[in-house]
Parts: sequence; structure tokens; C-alpha cells
Amino acid sequence: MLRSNESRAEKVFRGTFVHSTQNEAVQILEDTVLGVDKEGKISFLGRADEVKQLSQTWEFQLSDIRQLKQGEFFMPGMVDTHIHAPQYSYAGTALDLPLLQWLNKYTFPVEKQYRNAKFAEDTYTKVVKRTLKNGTTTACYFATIHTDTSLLLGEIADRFGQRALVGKVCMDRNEAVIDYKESTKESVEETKRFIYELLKRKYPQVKPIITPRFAPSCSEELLHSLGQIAKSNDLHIQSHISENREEVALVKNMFPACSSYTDVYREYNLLTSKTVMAHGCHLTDKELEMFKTSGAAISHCPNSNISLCSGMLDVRRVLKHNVKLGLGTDVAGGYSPSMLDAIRRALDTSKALKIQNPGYETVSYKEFFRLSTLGGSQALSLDDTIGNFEVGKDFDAVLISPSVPDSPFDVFESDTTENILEKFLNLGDDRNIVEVYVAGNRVVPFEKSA
Ligand SMILES: Nc1nc2[nH]cnc2c(=O)[nH]1
Ligand SMILES: [Zn+2]
Repeated sequence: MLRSNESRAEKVFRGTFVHSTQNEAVQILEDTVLGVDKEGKISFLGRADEVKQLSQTWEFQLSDIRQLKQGEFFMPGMVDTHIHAPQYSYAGTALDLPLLQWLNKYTFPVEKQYRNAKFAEDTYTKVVKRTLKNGTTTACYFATIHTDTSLLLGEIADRFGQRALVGKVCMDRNEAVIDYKESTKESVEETKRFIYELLKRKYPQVKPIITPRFAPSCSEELLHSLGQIAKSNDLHIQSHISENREEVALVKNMFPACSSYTDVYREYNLLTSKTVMAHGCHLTDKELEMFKTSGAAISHCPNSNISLCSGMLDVRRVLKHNVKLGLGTDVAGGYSPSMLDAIRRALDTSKALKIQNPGYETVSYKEFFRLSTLGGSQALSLDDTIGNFEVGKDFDAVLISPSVPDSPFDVFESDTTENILEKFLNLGDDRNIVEVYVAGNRVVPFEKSA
């Protein structure tokens, strides 16, 4: 029987695929054939000894199959669940202060400048290209309070083919840098305009996310309005929570009627199954239970937690509470835009917790591989679309080659695929990331004109 064009595979790859499932942190599929349809979705995944049958079912020629080279493998694209696009201009500097002082001295004065479209275009182009080159197929971005350049960030992500949630930052309180804040009314109206304008552009992979900067930057009235906007439009929400102890004490002071930091967000309908909160280093068990009950997620940002001396998130404890969890770079509190760095710093943090408490059960590199891919997709409530190589999901993937001429690590004859994956995660970099795909489109290497 002839099948409709809909089922035809547009791209077919044969080789090794490495991904995570709910039951297996690392599943290695050797000599496997994967097809991608014209919508960019994975149409089939099969064993290579079934390839003839598959070629008939999915209407492709055996000569059209892209055969991966020895040692190469595909893994799912990485999901950066928390990154500040405007802060990329000073990533790698200004790490000598704790959070609240760091915000006042470095962050607000820089973010203020994003009213300027030229400045924004330059940084936003650089951060989108840098993260894509490093295998971030999905990024959950904070922009600034400026609506037009926040829209520009969405446009640039779309231009380069990155999947993104983009947030126009909301803040109507700022005592330190008084010209970097909005009035309550302006923040609410501009948020509505941002959502309307971004959705109107119908970018296939770029969507808005409601973004109160964090509780201390927002009045109760603003938090209330943002919760309502998110609810009536069924939108994603992002913010920061319990990053450092001074901030936790400040929130307790500013919101005395709420029983905890988490309770502030819950009170204003900002703790939902589409919420992702960055850090969470100092959350209590009771607060973690509120996350679990609401379906809200945590973005673990280990580089930032260490760089700003904020705290160490106990990932094992979060996982035991069954709270959704992803990894984030938190540029520029975190100095690296690479999710490989986030995996490494997360491993370091887990081991530091064991040094402090020898009975601690560390989190393995395989579990962090899962958190950087499938976990991130769950944290952003995008796991019906991305996160692994399940049939029906979009093909968001990175092709890893351990044997590029200038590879930062070496492979030996005795190395298994599992060894090569571990070496790549610990020692690899963007030189090993030879191709990047989002929704079936190859987005790295960049077009010559880009
Ligand atoms: N790391 C970090 N924490 C925050 N809390 C509020 N704003 C920020 C920010 O820009 N970076
Ligand atoms: Zn942040």
C-alpha cells in the first residue's frame, strides 16, 4: 500500500545514538537507523538489520542514508534551563562579589544599556551563536526590562534556529540603580505587549515566558498581575529562588505574611507546572514538597552557585523529593555559556558535598547527562516535544566526533562508546560538536553568511 507523503523520512541517519529514558540515565543504541520527517520529527528508530524493511515503510533510498563515522554518535541537544542573554557581554569577569552586591555593581548597570538596539543586537547574536555552537539546542533566556530588545532576542534565536523561551524581565523595585526599573503599570502593560508581539510573529520554536526577576525586585501588585497574566494565557514562568542566604533573609523581611520564599511565589500563582526557578540552594524540605505538589521545576546552576559563593544545591535531595530538575549556565553569574561546563560543575558540587559528608550519595555523570537533556526538557515542560530520541519528538540533536583533528581528548582502541561519552562530557568542547540540529534543521555549522 502506498503511504502518504506525511510518513516519508526526509533525513535518515545510521550509527550510534546515545540518550536518556526515564529508566535509563544513559541508553546506548549502536548500529541504529533514525528517520526524521519533513516536520523535523523523529519518524522511526530501528535496528540496522531492519533497514530494508524500514526503507520501504518510510520511503527512502538506501543510498540516501547518512552513515556516521566510527566513534561518532548523536546525543540529544542540551537544554540550558537558565541563562541571562544580556549578561553574556561580561561573562568570565566580575565574580568577586556575593549576589546582591554583584547585581548592584555589575548586573544592573550593564542591563540598563539594553535599551540600545545596536548593543542588544551585538550581544544577543553572540550569545545565541555561542550557545548553539556548544550544543545548546534549547535555551530559557532572561532578557532585560526593555520590550523591544527582548523581542529582538526572540528574533535572533529564530534567525539562527535555536529553540528558546524568552522573558522580558519585570522589576518595579530597585533601590540601588534607580533608573533600572519600571513602574508597576508599565511592567504589566509592557509584559502584555511583549507576549502579544512575540506570539504574533509565530516563530515555530521561540515562545514567551513570564519573568519576574525575583521576589525582592517586584511589588506584591506586580507579582499578582504577572500570576494572572500567566494563568489566563497558560504561559511558562521563570524566576530566581533561594540562591543565597542574604537574599532569603531579605525576602523573609519583605514578605512577612508568607511562610517561606516558595510561599511568596505560590501566593501569587507563580508556582505552576510550567514554572522553572533558578538555584534553590537553600530550600527547606517543606518548600521542596511545594515544588513537587505544584509541578514546578528547579534549574541547577552550579557554576554560578560556586562563582558567587551562593551555596551548593543538594541534587540528590531534590531528586528524592521527585522535583523536576534541569541544569543551567546562569551566565554571567556562571562564567561559562557551555552546558558541558554545567555538567562538570554539577559533578564537582556533588563531590564537594561528599567531602563534607562521606556518607553522601553522589550524583553520577550519567545522571547529569540526563539532567542536561531529558531533565531540562521536563523542567521546561517541553518533554512531549524534546529531550530524547523517542519517536514523535522533534529531532533536536548534536553530532559528536571524538576524532576531529584538534580534539581536546584522545580515544584509544579499548574505549567503548560509554567511555567516549564520559570523556566527551569531562574533556570535550565545541570542537567535538560537529553538527547541531533543531527540529530536524541543521543549524551548526552556521550558514556562510551568518
Ligand atoms: N544569578 C542571578 N541571580 C539573580 N537574582 C536576581 N537577578 C539575578 C541575576 O541576574 N543573576
Ligand atoms: Zn539567573
